Amino acid sequence: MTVVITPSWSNGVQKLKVAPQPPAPIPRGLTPPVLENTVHKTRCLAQLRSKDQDLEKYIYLSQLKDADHSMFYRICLDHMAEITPLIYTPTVGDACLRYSHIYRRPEGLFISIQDKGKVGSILRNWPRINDARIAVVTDGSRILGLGDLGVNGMPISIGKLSLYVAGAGIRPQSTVPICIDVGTDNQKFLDDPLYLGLRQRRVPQEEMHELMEEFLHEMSVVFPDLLIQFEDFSTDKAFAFLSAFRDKYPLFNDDIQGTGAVVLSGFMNAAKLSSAASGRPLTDHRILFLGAGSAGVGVAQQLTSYFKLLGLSEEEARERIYLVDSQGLIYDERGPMAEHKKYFSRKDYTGEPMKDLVEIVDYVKPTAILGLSTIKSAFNKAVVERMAAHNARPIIFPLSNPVRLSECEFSEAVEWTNGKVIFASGSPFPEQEYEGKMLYPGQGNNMYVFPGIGLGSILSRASTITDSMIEAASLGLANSLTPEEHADGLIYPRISRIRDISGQIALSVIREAQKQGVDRSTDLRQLDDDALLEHIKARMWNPL
Ligand SMILES: O=C([O-])CC(=O)C(=O)O
Ligand SMILES: [Mg+2]
Repeated sequence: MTVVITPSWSNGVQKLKVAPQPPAPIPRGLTPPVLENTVHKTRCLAQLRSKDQDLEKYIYLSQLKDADHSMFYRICLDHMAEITPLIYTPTVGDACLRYSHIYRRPEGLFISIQDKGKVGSILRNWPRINDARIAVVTDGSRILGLGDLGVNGMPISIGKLSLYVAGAGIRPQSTVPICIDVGTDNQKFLDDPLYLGLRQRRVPQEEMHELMEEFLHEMSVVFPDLLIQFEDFSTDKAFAFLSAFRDKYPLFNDDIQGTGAVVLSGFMNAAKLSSAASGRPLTDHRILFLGAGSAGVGVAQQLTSYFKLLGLSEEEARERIYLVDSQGLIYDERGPMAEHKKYFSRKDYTGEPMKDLVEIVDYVKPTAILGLSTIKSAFNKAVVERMAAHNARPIIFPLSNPVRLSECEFSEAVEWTNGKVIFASGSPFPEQEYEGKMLYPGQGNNMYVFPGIGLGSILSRASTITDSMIEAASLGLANSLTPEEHADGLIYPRISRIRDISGQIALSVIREAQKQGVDRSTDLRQLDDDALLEHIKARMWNPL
């Protein structure tokens, strides 16, 4: 039997009910005589599929999660490939854009700049303090590729946490979605009478930093067992907050480290396929990045590990990476540049600024081109054809989200490379048939790793999240492909196996935490790998 009725409004007054609640027994007569779980699942799926618009499906699923979270997660787990794009990227992008219009009930914590000085008392209002293990925190300043969405960024925290539950078996009641409201510079929202956030421009970074210091300190007091995932902070804040706080609290930045780890993993598998076709040594790959924001530079940093793991020095690894921003190829002589771009700035190019991407591709002759630019169609026919001209199997990763900001579509990349492309995108694309063969796009989205990183960090009670733990997650993912997935030419495992994958990643993360001595659950050190994996799986929450 399933519990379906949990009204969140009573007597015209909104009852503060933050989903999920433990199901209350329903007195006889208040549900239909026959409400059997498997049949009800069919009913829910039919209701979902009857809706034309993805945003309507999002709203339906959000209501289902509130009314019957077990059924919601059952459907997620059994139909991962269908449901993920609805509760997460790309539909969650639309949900954020429309959040102030589709809002129905509170689902997380809102901390605003007006709470400065009393953040602890706000946190203590959370109804499940002792259960809290993982918080996803955004300030809405760079939601996906959609820019500053202010408090409308909340659905991104909610969506990521739904994947923690579905993908890694974190208990629903352990998750805490958080949105920090320090204003928004989005004029459209400031003018929108329905906008749910503070109606003011963003406060200066210094003031926000003070709020973050207080917030993180109070979080560690109120929720001593909590891991924090920073999400979709604008580039400057993403780097600044990560480096300011990562040694003090258990936290990581999903866009810098999570995306970096996933792309490193996909790149390792892609480079093998590409080198097998070209005969080029694995150490000879050259990677061109379009986009030098937090995600672009984060991924570039992570990809230096690819070369270092093959035995190259840091300098040799760095030389194999080229960054392009809105002004073209990044090189020292171009003039002043943001701090986070300097490490990859080229010293070996001294000519005129090089802006045209086709020209840059012909100059660099990259084996791989990665897009984190949010410039739709930046990898146009000319660019992709030049990649195909330089490579037997070009690696093309348009990683910007959501779909409509993608640098190129899978069908285009297949056509323009005559089916030779090795492809991964941030948002999902359908598979393509080419000359009688089915070709599968990879999805280089951090959703593959953050659930496992979180699970491993929570179970080992890691005091800090080290770079090597993130790298271990990446290697764990790269090595998780089955022989059948290899045979299909995949570079990422199928998302339907997310629980297995998260288990493997958690194992790698825990082992690395132990090596680094940052684990506080030291009893796990005694378990061999089989026993540890069993322990991890046994701790995963399952819907009915
Ligand atoms: O949310 C996603 O799909 C991936 C991500 O972190 C981003 O694009 O910021
Ligand atoms: Mg993100």
